[in-house]
Amino acid sequence: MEKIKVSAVSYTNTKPFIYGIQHSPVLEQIDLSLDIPSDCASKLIEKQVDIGLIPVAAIPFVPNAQIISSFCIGSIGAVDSVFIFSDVPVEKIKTLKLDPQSRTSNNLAKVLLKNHFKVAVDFTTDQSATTDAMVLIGDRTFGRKGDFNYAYDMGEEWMKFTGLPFMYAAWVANKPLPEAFLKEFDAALANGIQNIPAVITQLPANSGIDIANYLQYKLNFNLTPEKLKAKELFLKLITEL
Ligand SMILES: C=C(O[C@@H]1C=C(C(=O)O)C=C[C@H]1O)C(=O)O
Repeated sequence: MEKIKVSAVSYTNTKPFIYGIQHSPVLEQIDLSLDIPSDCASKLIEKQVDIGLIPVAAIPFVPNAQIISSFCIGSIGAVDSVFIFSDVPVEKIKTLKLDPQSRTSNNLAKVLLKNHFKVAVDFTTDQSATTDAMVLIGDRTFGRKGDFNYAYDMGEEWMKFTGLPFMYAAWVANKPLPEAFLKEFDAALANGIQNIPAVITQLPANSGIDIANYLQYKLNFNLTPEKLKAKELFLKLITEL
């Protein structure tokens, strides 16, 4: 049987899922690649893969998108790896550099700056530009908070704005897949989430962040009705930008 191609995020936040997949017979049925989130999205959109752990902001661009798992990358309040880092207080931000690896958090920054902080900001993707502030996500944020005058955790700010948790990335397929496979795949992910303490022991200590606290208490992997509600609201607010 031809293998099912899967693109998952290459950051620490996805290690529990990778652990689950690697400890499951489902591993034999898939061809797994680890990519930055923006590439997970483009691979799924361009049909280079069948399943992607993709930024929720990219879901509307995937033909026949179907969320296929009861797990996601989410947080209930502060996440500790999705930031607006700024030299000035948020109300003084005039220019902001987006993160080329992100799709969700770039849009989340735009949504929060407009609707929550109520500031008009010019955005750039030019990484050599000098700006007041920047979006940064994933492992590259570890240990960076102290490098900036202000660090706004976007999971925390979204919670203040909406009272909701947030879903950054979801497991999405671009075509119908066998029920039995999907069941086994979700069981593998569940097993990874249940074994986060074992995942932690396999990871190198990172001086910039408490990895155990990050994986166990900051990230929240359950795709709950509240997170789906947040996704719907977020996607609607993006269309109004
Ligand atoms: C919590 C995170 O969630 C992520 C943020 C994403 C985005 O902004 O597009 C996509 C996938 C996730 O890795 C993170 O990367 O720190």
